[in-house]
Amino acid sequence: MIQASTLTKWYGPVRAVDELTFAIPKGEIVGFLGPNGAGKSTTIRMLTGYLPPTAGTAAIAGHDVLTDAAAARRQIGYLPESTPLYLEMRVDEYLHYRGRLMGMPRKHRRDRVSAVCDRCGLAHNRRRVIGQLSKGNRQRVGIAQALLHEPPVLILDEPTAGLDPVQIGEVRKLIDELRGKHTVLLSSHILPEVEKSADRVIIIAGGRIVAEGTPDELRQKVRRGGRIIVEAKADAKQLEAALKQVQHVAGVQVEANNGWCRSIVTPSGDNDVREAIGQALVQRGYPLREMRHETASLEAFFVQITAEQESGVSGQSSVQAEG
Ligand SMILES: Nc1ncnc2c1ncn2[C@@H]1O[C@H](COP(=O)(O)OP(=O)(O)OP(=O)(O)O)[C@@H](O)[C@H]1O
Repeated sequence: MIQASTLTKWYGPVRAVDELTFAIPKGEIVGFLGPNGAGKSTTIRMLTGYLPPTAGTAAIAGHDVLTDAAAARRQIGYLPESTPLYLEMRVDEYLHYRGRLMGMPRKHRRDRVSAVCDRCGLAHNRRRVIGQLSKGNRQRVGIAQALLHEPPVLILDEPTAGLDPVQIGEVRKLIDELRGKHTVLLSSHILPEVEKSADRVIIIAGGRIVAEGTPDELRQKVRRGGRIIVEAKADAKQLEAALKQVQHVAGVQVEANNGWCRSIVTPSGDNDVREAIGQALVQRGYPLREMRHETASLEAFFVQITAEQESGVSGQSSVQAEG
């Protein structure tokens, strides 16, 4: 339903989006995540036809966003990062105005304005002036205008930015209700906000995809990494040497405390080194008090991979979750 192929955007010397390729099938809700400046808004503006790509192509429901722009746009409901609402207008006036701009006939427009007000929890506020609404309700108006022409694709740029936790929960609930009826691309720089709603997450940093998968796949990826905490009774130096000899151990830190040593072991890649550590300790006769696998949260994983990408440590494919 949404297809991007080697989509690239340069702003003068700045490469904001770098050969982005992804496909979002019909009915899927996809979280588009990345830190500030990652290239999310630029990508979204190219997908919605507001910004021409420097290279690459994008298509919505098979319509190229450049060569078949009008047809592509008809398929999309778009909530920009800052919705250009007319603050002096009443909610229903504004929605009628948007419907007129889209060429909707009056009767159909009336039905659709009522339907989106109901859908977005605005029925009791539809005669209120937009400028007097809370930020959360203004965001509902933005989503209502995006839904007005019943587009199969919804593109929401940071829909929860600037909202309080209660309002974030309400917007999330609204997005959940769109499940199955629309294909949704939802951008955010905060992982927990999209983790619950999204069927799949695409994480970008520096204009490139650095990880992609369902939230569960990404969580599994995190579980396979992590560190092993080992507490054993041994001489610190000897223990460190023994642990370093274990296959697939990339790093060891040992701290001695009252005859016991607490070690933090970092495995290389996805390797599970616990069994080999156990054997190494038994062979040397070191009493073991504790061994546990400490995993990072998905949030920490997100922070780590986006930071790595920005400092040029990680390659693009190294953190792709298996599909
Ligand atoms: N009009 C512009 N001219 C020059 N550089 C730009 C322009 N718009 C964005 N950029 C740069 O392109 C990069 C990507 O910006 P973009 O706004 O797409 O990121 P983002 O992920 O949406 O970030 P944010 O969450 O802060 O909006 C950044 O380095 C930004 O400074």
